[in-house]
Amino acid sequence: MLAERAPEARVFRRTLPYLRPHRAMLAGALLVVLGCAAAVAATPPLIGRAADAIVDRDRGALAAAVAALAVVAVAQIALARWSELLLMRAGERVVRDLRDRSVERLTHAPLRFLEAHRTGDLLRRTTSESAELAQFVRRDLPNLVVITATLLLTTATLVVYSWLLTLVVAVVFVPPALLALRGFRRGAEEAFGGQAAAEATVAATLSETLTARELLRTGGALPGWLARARGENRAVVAAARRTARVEVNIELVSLIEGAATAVLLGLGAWLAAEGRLSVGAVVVFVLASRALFEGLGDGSQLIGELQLARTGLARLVDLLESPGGRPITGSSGGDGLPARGELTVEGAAYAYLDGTPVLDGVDLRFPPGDRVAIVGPTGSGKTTLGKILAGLYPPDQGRVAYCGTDLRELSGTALSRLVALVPQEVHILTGTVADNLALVPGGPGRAEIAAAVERLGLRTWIEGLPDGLDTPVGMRGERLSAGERQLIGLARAGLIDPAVLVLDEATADIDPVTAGWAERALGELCAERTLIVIAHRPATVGLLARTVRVTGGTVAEEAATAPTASMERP
Ligand SMILES: Nc1ncnc2c1ncn2[C@@H]1O[C@H](COP(=O)(O)OP(=O)(O)OP(=O)(O)O)[C@@H](O)[C@H]1O
Repeated sequence: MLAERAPEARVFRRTLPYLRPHRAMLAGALLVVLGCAAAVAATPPLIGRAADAIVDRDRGALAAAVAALAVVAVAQIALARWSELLLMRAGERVVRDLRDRSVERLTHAPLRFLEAHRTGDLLRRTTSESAELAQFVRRDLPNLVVITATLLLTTATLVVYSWLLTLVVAVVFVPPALLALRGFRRGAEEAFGGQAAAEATVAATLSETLTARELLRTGGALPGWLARARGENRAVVAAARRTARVEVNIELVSLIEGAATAVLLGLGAWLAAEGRLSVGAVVVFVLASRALFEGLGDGSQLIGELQLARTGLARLVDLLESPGGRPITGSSGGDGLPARGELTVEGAAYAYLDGTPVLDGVDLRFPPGDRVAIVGPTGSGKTTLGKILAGLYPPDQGRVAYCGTDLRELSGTALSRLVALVPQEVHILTGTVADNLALVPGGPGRAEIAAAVERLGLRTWIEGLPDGLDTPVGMRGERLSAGERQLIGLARAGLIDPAVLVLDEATADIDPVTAGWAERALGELCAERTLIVIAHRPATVGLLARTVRVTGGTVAEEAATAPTASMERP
């Protein structure tokens, strides 16, 4: 389970493996950044030389200094632009890579893992947090190089021009500036981390508001939900205020910088008057010391930005490294497995939460062509059993096997060809009926879809739709009734032609006409195939050959029921 605030220990080191594939490009870009920092550091000594040339009325030296300044300025602009381009490209590549990895992680993650997290939280980790890493590459990493290089080069410049003034800066001004920065850093960790977590909570709630809109409007839960959302929103504002308060500390550094400039100017003027320092050296000193304080100020800003990046990166790396993100499917293509065969469950146990098993010690056999109803009270674990049978939930103990092969060994495609699940809530994507029917392995064409519809006796239903197979289903299928969604699920199963079909019957009321179509399609589908129906309607139970009852996490066979003609094999 991923924590809202991911562990941040050694997060930058944990990020390095994701940057490694792009190290050549990053190293090149950072080298250019270093050149740019050197050009910046060379500016004060050149201005100082120009100042001395003016004082000495040396035109030649002035012209040389001005020409050198122009060259340095042009080089600085060119290098800055070049490094920007390189870093942008490197950042985009890193993000592309990470998005690919995140999508792969999420699509392979066990359902238990996905269900345990709020959609908004996972979305934020894969989008905003990936962008955070791009920012880190594009902005924070070069800033780190520039600031470190500037601090080193300007300190060297200061020592070379006047060790006495350097001592004053180092003893009188640097310690209070460092103290202010330390205060900022301490507050920043809490404030920036808290702000990122509060924003993630709001994003997760917004996303849930959209998915739960019907419940919120009809279920009377809206006032409570709005109060909760307002509370979370207030928490974001409070967190942002805390961040702003912490940032005020940076102003302290600016204050110290101003005082240092004034003192250095006075002291420098006195030393120059005494003839112990040239005017140029004083100019260099004032400019370099300003650069030093600016470097310290930028450094403190950077600490805040790195903190934000650290929080985001920790959440992203947490997702990429999570054990819950390990793929559930194997690699076997199922070659050699017969198209029809026996499905067995051996000692299967499953728990959503540690220590509270929903199913325990389940043993079942489904010979080829079996037709079984699974019944039991609400919440007894029927749907869970259906997902275990279809290989969607690998059992915590025991196994589910097709002709002796554990479903975990099969690749996703091989598994879905052998065992298909039509869930209670058939998942529909925005698009047309045909688009949704094509969402099966192999991506069937129009002719195959039409043939399957015909075979399952669904042609009349399709022809009754405004545009037949091209009828738009609305956002996530909102224009379809619960029964029609199950018809789409059944038609998808017909296109897959699986050995075992697990149908989790819709609990919502289905009108008699749609129920008739569903029953007919099911009758066609169960030919030679194993059919396991999680039956919510007594009428369905009567149509199947045997009944398995789920109670208290265990299963038991019930007395045989005589199947009616409509579900008999043709
Ligand atoms: N994603 C989940 N996370 C935690 N617990 C879950 C989850 N899904 C189901 N459960 C719990 O597992 C138990 C079995 O649920 P399941 O949906 O399998 O029952 P069911 O027999 O199919 O119920 P129904 O007849 O209402 O569809 C229930 O107590 C339910 O609360």
